[in-house]
Amino acid sequence: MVRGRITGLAVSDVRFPTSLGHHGSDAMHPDPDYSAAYVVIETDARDGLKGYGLTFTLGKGTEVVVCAVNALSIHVVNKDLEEIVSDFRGFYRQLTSDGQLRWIGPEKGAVHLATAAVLNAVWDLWAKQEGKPLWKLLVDMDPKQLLSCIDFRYITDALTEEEACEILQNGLLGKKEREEQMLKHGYPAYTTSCAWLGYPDQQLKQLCTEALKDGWTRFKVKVGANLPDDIRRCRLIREMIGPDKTLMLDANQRWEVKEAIEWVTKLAEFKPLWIEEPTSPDDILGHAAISKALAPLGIGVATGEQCHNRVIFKQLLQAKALSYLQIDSCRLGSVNENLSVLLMAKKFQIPVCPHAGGVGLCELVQHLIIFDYISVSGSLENRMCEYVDHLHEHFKYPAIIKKASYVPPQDAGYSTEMKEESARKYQFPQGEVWQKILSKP
Ligand SMILES: C[C@H](O)[C@@H](O)CC(=O)C(=O)O
Ligand SMILES: [Mg+2]
Repeated sequence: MVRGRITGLAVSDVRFPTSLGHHGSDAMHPDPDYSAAYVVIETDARDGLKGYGLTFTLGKGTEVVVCAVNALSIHVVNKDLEEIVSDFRGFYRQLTSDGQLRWIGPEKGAVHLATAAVLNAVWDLWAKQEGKPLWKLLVDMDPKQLLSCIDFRYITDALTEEEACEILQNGLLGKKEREEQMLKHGYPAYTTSCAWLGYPDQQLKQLCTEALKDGWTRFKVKVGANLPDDIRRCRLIREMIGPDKTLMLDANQRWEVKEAIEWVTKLAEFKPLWIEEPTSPDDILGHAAISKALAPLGIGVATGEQCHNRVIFKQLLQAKALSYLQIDSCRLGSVNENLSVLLMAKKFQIPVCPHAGGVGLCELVQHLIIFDYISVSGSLENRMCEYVDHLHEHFKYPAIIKKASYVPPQDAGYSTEMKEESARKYQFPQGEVWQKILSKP
């Protein structure tokens, strides 16, 4: 039973100094400090439950997203939770279509990241009030209720509400068995944490050795800054993992279209499954050209972590520009917008392999992909969810990996809640961790 009027929304700037160890580094982001605009919403319900939400940032600029969250709060505070979730499509539309705020979007950039943070908090609170992990809340909803959370504006030329309904109806078949399977075996994952671009070869070797011992079979390597370095690093990893394990490459938007094709062709001998973000995330036709050129080499294109919204995903699908679709729990407008993308991916028969390289992203996106398997895609073929082994210790309900698979969360909510002490210590710039760093000459 959903209850309470939202009485407060607080947002803070939480930053982890990951750049000090080159964690998360890639060809375009050499020094990320994994950060979050972190939202807490409270209600007047007597249960004392709070909703926690976040969106992922890289350090600088988190303060801009914090501002945008504050600008959105007028649409949230004083609303009844029941009123929100009974017309979630309307509420999503209200947040994303404010007649003035939309000018600094629409549905993109800082204001859309802020929308994600706010709505993630709402979903967390809803799931907590229902006493279910978010994936289970979604799995237990009937198709009509799921559809009522989705804004179909701008995508009906690719997916109508009727088609989405049919997909969800078909997904009812075998749902119970798939849920049991998830609970028993978990959702398959791959690791990116061995091969960030700033890691020296020695560290890469050591992490890869440990990952192999832990049972990992799928590895992603950062590339794109320097071809001889890429060749050396890919050779090193491929030799360590052997011919049968899976290797993926990620260029984080470094190349021109032609350059991407030439560069990846030179890395083809290492048999990568995909090249991720070869060029600008906005260049749909560029991705299509790269996909076409690399298909004969057996290399697919993956993208999505910096796709602004469902409209870009729609066009990528329509243009046959990608072979692997990477949803992101904190860049799209929360669960609501991700639902529409999962349904479009199903219609276009493109496997979803979520992005999770950031703080909190593994915690959140595991819910979406477990739901996807149980209720939408019904398939694990060519599918896996990213895992990075950083900063989980700061979360109250951290993601759990067993045998290189995500174990479905059992605690109620969206796994978004940080430990109070972590959120305080890492608050920027006043938290004690930053005070220490910033006081150094
Ligand atoms: C800056 C982030 O760490 C980015 O490199 C993550 C990413 O591209 C991925 O996980 O994929
Ligand atoms: Mg990536």
